[in-house]
Amino acid sequence: MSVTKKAEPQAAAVPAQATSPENGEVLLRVEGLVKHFPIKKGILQRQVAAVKAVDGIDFEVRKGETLGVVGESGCGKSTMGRVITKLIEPTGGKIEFEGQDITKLGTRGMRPLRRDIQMIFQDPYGSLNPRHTIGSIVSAPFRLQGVEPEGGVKKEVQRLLELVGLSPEHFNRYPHEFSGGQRQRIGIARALALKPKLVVADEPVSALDVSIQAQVVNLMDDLQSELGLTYVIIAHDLSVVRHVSDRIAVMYLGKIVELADRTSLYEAPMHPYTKALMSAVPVPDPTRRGAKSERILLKGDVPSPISPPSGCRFHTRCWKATEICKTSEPPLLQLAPGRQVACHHPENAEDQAPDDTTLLAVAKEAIEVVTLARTDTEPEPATESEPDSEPETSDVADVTDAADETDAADSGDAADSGDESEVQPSADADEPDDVQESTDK
Ligand SMILES: Nc1ncnc2c1ncn2[C@@H]1O[C@H](COP(=O)(O)OP(=O)(O)OP(=O)(O)O)[C@@H](O)[C@H]1O
Repeated sequence: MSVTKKAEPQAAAVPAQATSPENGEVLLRVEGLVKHFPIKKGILQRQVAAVKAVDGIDFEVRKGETLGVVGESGCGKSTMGRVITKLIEPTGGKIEFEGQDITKLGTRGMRPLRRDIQMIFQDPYGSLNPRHTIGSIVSAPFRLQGVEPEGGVKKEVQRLLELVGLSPEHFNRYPHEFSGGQRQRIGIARALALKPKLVVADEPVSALDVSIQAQVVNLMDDLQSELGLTYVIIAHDLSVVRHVSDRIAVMYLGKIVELADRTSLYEAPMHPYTKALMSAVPVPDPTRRGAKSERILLKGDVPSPISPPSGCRFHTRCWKATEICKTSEPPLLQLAPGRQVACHHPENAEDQAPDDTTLLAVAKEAIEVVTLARTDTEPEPATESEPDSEPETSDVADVTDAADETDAADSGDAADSGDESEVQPSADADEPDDVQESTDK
């Protein structure tokens, strides 16, 4: 991650690559990970189907790196985040942390590892208990783990508050006294209390004002360098992760369709889905004011994860789909150094099924290409309000407008209702009291 990248003009499209721990030691290894949510019916509650939220994914996270995970709403990113932090149990596959197989560890087995694996949640309003003081919230991990920091809990919590840019005086205040950005800082302080090795951040800034987003992302970036953290950052579009990730995994309907280092992904996306997602990210660039860019609008809804399309799951929305895409699932292959792609007809790479050239009927209708004038300016960083002032309103439209249009097609997710009353779990799963019900899904 790099702090200053967002201020640079991005005319050359790709921000400079962060120093990537390319061949670094693997911290987390995931193999064939599956999470299916059963759908039960009748008096006997027999399973009649399953939501295939995560359906066989493999990846590694190396020490000190930031892995960005992107994809449209409902593609399984949050589920993946919850499974790898063991807030929910996987249906299949293997999770290794520092070489230890943690797949089957229960609450007790995971307890010592809770120090090392933490999660930051999307909703800074819903994830802090309004009845608890900031001091109590941030010190919860110490209580749960029975850890007595040097100098005492209060002193350590105050140090953490300072670390995340808040005042130690805020110790006795309550969450409602803080703005969204400040609450997210409190969530970050809580996640960092036990000096974790891996932090999984699920849409950490998407509920925040666009100007505050940059501040929180920069804070996470600074903390990474300072504390040697490893991040998995989940986001629904590429505008957040483009500045901070060393590598990016693109998910579609429970699968990883492309996994590449950031520079390669931005310079030459290989999976058509990545290309479509990338075209939806406005590139703020004052030097190209008024210039035109092409945008691929995917038509149709994301299919249901209950019965995903055969073959390549993206074939029903892909403008390159041929017969093989319908019948045979493309494996995630290394098509270039550091780049894995699951596609029969990738962009910017050798065709994996060159003999199959007849487009499916659906392919001809799959996209609309629109030419847009470029958006120009990056928003001015705003100063966060003091605790007593009004929380900032959430207006992320500037950056995410374009992506949201694509997301507007996402509503066809038959299983979404399952999320509505979900309680946002805490990585300190033993103390659900600090966690509020989330309605942001
Ligand atoms: N507890 C659950 N029970 C049933 N289905 C679920 C549950 N949690 C998630 N799902 C379903 O799994 C699929 C993947 O959801 P998930 O939240 O992981 O996607 P996502 O990519 O993170 O989307 P978003 O960006 O909207 O959070 C969705 O269809 C969702 O409705």
